[in-house]
Parts: sequence; structure tokens; C-alpha cells
Amino acid sequence: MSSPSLPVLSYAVAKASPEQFAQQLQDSLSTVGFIYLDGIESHLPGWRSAWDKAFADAERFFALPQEEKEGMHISQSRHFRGYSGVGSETTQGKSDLREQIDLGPDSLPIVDYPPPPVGTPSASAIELSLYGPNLYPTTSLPELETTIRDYRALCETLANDLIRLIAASLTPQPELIVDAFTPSDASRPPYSRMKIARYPPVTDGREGAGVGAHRDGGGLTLLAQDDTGGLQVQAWDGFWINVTPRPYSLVINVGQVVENLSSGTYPSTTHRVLPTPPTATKARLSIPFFFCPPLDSVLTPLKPEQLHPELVAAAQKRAEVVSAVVKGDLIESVFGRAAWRGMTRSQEKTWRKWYGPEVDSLGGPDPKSWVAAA
Ligand SMILES: O=C(O)CCC(=O)C(=O)O
Ligand SMILES: [Fe+2]
Repeated sequence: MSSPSLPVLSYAVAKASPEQFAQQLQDSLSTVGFIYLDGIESHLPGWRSAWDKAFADAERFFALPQEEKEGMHISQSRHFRGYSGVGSETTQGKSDLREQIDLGPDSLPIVDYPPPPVGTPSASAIELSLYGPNLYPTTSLPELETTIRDYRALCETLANDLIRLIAASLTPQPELIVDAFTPSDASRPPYSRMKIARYPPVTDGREGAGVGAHRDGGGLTLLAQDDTGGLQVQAWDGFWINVTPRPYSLVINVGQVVENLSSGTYPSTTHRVLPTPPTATKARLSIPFFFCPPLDSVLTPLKPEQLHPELVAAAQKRAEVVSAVVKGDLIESVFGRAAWRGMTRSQEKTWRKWYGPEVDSLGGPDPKSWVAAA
């Protein structure tokens, strides 16, 4: 018996026949919640070379001496940008066995935090402090910055296209979804984060996952992975499906923003990354891009009468989903609140250094939302 796999959709079909593609999106996103997207290069020239460059430069970055990587450590950034070593990020309270660079839209900070005393005009919401500049290895690997910017720009183009197609597959009024991703003010861009991650072979007997079971908190995740494997998706019956690598294809899933906007029609599916085994000949590399709304975006779920009727009928017949992760742990009506909680709980040390419970009652660890990973 062959093992289950994810649906494979094609960007060429999205371009040539959007209605057929919308049907495929409905079928896959209302069930398993993850797809492969093939055929990107044909409609996004430069995709393969940007992919190759991103992975080659990622490998070079991680091969730098540890002190150089630590020189751009995330704890130096009150905007949570930069490098963190193996075991320092947590998912559901457990350390992840990967090292990574956290990146986001590269902008000037737009708020001071802690805010000036009450009554001063610039007092602002704490989650807006997620906007700020990225950290790059400017002396040891200066080309990484351009590589990341180029790769990121292609992901943005693709994600803007996909969110329109996903919106059209959900509702006759797609603008109700698309508008949530559209900034009302240029200083508050879509808060699309990105990571460059390396999962080394675990040779010291350390227990744990590459990344523990979780549901993504953003809008759409566009994941590029090398040929190692290790990503698994939890099907509705609880079984884990291996997401076998496909060269130059993205693995795409919806996060809790789209789950929320779609009133649960497209659920955010639980997934995890297994630790890279000690027998692996090299580390696994992956580059997830998390397409998100601006931090001040207010999310209004679609009402049943705004959805395509066939989706409502399908949802009524659906069985209960088995998952290792509590549902809706990052659903908030203002997107930035969820982004803040997600970021501060996975990088607690950086949160304590710059903010901490005295000034911030919203962030940090949130054990109430964890359940034991299955
Ligand atoms: O590295 C991967 O394959 C997936 C990582 C992931 O799920 C995440 O960072 O949210
Ligand atoms: Fe994820």
C-alpha cells in the first residue's frame, strides 16, 4: 500500500484556469489543509535560481563560526529578528532542535516601548514593536541580505496571488479576505515573517523534535525544503503524513488567520518536523515564509451566507479533527496580538530581556494553550 501524500497543485493551472484551481483549493484546503505547489518557474521567472541561491547562502551562513552567528543573535533585537541556536526556540514549551535566522519586513521601528507616560501622544500598542529592522551578517556574509530580499520578493508576489485565489475559492466577495492583508498605512506593512532554518543531525542523544507539533499563526505559509525530509502533517484521523521533498515546489498551508477569516472552513492543520537522525549525512535546511496581514489588521470572519454554499454543506458533514495541538491558540481579532503572543512565547528570553511581565501582560509563555504533543 502506498503511503498517503499531499495533493499536488500547479501554478500553471492557477494562471491558465483559475476556476479549476479554485475547485482544487476547495478540495484540498477544506480537508488535509496542505498542498504542494509545482510549476512555479513557468509563471515566476527566476524562481529556481532564487531558490538555489537561498539554499546555498543559507548553508554558508550556518557554516560560519558560532561566534559570528551569535554576533547577530535575536536577543539583540527588541523586534525579535536575528539568529538563535539549536534548542533555544520553544514550541509548546519544548526546545526545538534547529538553529535559525528570524526575519520580517525590513522597516524602521514605529513605536517606542515601553511607551512614554500615559497622556503622551505616542503611547502605542506593544505588538507594533514587532516592526523593525532585520539583522544580517553584514561583514561575514554580506551577500545573504540581497539573496534573502530577492527570495522574499518572489514569495510576496506568489502569496499575494495565492491569497486572491484562496479568497475566490471561499467566497463570491473575495475582497473581504484580501483586504485583511492590505495595509491602510505604508508604515505598517504586511507582517510577513520568514525563517532560514537548519536541523542538524541529532548526535548527542538529545530528545525532542526539530519543531514540535503546532498550527501556524499567520495567513499562508510557503515552505521551501531541501531534499532531506522530516516534515509531517497530521491528517484528520490523527495519522502523520510524511511531506516528501519535491524540488523547487513549495509546501503551502493556511495558518490561523485564514482559518479565522474563513470561519473554520479552511482549518490550520497541525504539523511538526522530526529531528534529523544521527545517521543523516547532512543537516536539513528549510525556508518558511509566513504571509501575514499588517499588525493592526482587524480580522472579521466570513458569515456563513458569505461563503460559497457548497463549502457550508461540506463543513456540516465533516468529522471532528484529531490533533496534537489545541485549536485556535493564535486566533485574535487584531492580528498583531496573535503575532505578539506567538513570537514572545517562542522566544521567551528575548521577551524577558526587552519587555517582561512587568511591562507586558500580553506576551511570554502561555502554558494554558499547550497540550501534550501526540
Ligand atoms: O521546517 C519546516 O519544514 C517547517 C517549519 C515550521 O513548521 C514552522 O517554522 O512553522
Ligand atoms: Fe509551521
